[in-house]
Amino acid sequence: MAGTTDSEQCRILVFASGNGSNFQAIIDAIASGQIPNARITQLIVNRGKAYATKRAEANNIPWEYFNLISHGFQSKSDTDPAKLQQARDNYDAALAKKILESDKPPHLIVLAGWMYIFGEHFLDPISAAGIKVINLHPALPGKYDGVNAIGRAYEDFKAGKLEGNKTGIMVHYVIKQVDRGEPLMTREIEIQQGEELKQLEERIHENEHQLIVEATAKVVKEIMASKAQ
Ligand SMILES: Nc1nc2c(c(=O)[nH]1)N[C@@H](CN(C=O)c1ccc(C(=O)N[C@@H](CCC(=O)O)C(=O)O)cc1)CN2
Ligand SMILES: NCC(=O)N[C@@H]1O[C@H](COP(=O)([O-])[O-])[C@@H](O)[C@H]1O
Repeated sequence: MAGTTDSEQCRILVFASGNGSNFQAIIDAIASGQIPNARITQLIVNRGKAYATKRAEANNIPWEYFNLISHGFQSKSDTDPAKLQQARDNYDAALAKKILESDKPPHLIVLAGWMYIFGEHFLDPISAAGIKVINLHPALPGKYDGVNAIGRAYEDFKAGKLEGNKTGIMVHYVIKQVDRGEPLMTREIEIQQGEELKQLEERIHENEHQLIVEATAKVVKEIMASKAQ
């Protein structure tokens, strides 16, 4: 952002696996000043065809493809649980090392549609370095952990089992237990009678684009305040 030197800026590393519309929301919010004193230093994807990479290129943000199988940590034929876990541990450790050995490590990692569960070999060294990790999830705390959260909430709504016909979204700090880290921001979203899943998904994504920006701005402000002390 104009007026701040590189050392005065919060360095953000974004992880994505798909379309990257939330990544784009952060790009746009930094450009507009809605997230001040910050810059995205890099995008990391684990799917080579992720459209998020096109968004990075269009905004001159470096990106890297780093995949569990393509980069040799796991073989497609592996089935032994111990080998699979070792592969994930090695991938996690290599990814953490890559980040920590960069000449300008991030202050903040944002998981914006990152579809891979991190283990302690990633989370522990990143935490030890004082780097915060936040994640966007399309459900309320303690509801619909994991993938396809919107679809599962919608199915419960159709079955009359969704309390108050309400689901929601959250940004939370990332811990080993998936989607169980401390919530940073949440927003309830009521499913309307007669609403189709696609309509709900569109409404949820619109709300996510706002929440991920508000939550990132909040954490950036906290990081910058602590740096100033
Ligand atoms: N340790 C943590 N890692 C991650 C968290 C977290 O809270 N703790 N959040 C996720 C994001 N996420 C939900 O918000 C999520 C993403 C992916 C999965 C999952 O089951 N992944 C599978 C692969 C699925 C696939 O490739 O389609 C896996 O990793 O084996 C669950 C939750 C990001 N990481
Ligand atoms: N469990 C994690 C999860 O489901 N994340 C979800 O992936 C989508 C990414 O969209 P995007 O690629 O357009 O930003 C978002 O809906 C996000 O909440």
